[in-house]
Amino acid sequence: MTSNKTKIFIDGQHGTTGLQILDRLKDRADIELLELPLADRKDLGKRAEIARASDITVLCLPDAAAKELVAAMGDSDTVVIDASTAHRVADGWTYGFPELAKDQRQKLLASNRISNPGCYPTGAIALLRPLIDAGIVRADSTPAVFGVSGYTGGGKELIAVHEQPGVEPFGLYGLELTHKHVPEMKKYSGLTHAPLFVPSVGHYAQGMLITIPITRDITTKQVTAKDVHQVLSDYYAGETFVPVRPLADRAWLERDRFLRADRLVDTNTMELAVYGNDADGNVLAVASLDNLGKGASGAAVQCINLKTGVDETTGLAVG
Ligand SMILES: NC(=O)C1=CN([C@@H]2O[C@H](COP(=O)(O)OP(=O)(O)OC[C@H]3O[C@@H](n4cnc5c(N)ncnc54)[C@H](OP(=O)(O)O)[C@@H]3O)[C@@H](O)[C@H]2O)C=CC1
Ligand SMILES: CC(=O)N[C@@H](CCC(=O)OP(=O)(O)O)C(=O)O
Repeated sequence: MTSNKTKIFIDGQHGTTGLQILDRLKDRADIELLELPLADRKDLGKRAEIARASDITVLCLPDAAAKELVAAMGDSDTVVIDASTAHRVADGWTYGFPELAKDQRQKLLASNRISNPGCYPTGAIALLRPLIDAGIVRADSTPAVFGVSGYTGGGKELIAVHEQPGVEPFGLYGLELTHKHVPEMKKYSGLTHAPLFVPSVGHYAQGMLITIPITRDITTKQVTAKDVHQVLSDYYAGETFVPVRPLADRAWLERDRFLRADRLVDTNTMELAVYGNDADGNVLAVASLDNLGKGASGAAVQCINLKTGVDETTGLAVG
């Protein structure tokens, strides 16, 4: 008897992102997980064979390993969801961010090559795209994007570093201003010029914040925090995973002052918020998410749900 379960292969299932996807899928009655013996996990021929036999293959691999697997799969009609950076701005791939635009879900439904956003771009694009589409931020401006991530964002290698004593409590990196996330931030925000992006890592495991100043040097006209908040609220109205906090919200601040970077850990939710000082004409837009949730594994499961026709938010059968 053939099963009508969706066959899913997670290539890299023992890594940080892969394990979390596995965890989210392992008890699902509608899914059959295909696995390779541990010893074969880097055997390209066997990986390609099981990937071709699957309905959906999720790549949780370094870029080079993702590219080699995709090449080895040829024109297989298996749906590939790539969590790596390898195909995010590549032709023939659809960006796995259902909330990106009104027609994005249709595009994803029609595509069998899906490239999921990087964790920092998920926040940056979510903030910039609506403001550029609304004509508030100039498409030819250079927004400054600052991000802080927990160390799981750097996968097994960075986790091992942070498990040693003496590691820096907080560090800026990407100071060459050529971080691998810049091309996708530019493309999907609708910018004609690369944004200035500075990431950082804190000595905590999971969760991230992305902040973008919406200052007069990047806007088309004088705007208030209320204007920015309205655009974001309208854009994401009805989107379960992208709630917009009330304008200048203080309710989510720790001790009425501190926005924790780890508040959405283990969820697929990304919260957006807007603060401002109207007297000076300065506005700050903020995104809060889990780098391993909406920034990686949660986003992959959301795309799996979309492709398999179950409820995107619960993974349960619709109707
Ligand atoms: N961590 C995060 O927050 C995010 C990660 N991503 C992306 O997801 C991908 C996976 O990242 P992450 O899970 O953090 O990384 P990890 O280093 O934790 O895991 C990578 C996995 O890939 C396996 N692997 C490495 N080379 C090969 C190969 N040639 N063939 C098969 N398997 C291989 C590793 O196996 P082994 O350990 O045995 O070598 C490991 O299980 C990366 O592209 C990353 O950039 C995307 C968004 C966020
Ligand atoms: C904290 C940390 O090191 N983060 C990673 C990005 C994590 C991520 O989103 O990776 P991909 O774009 O490869 O999918 C980095 O900056 O390289």
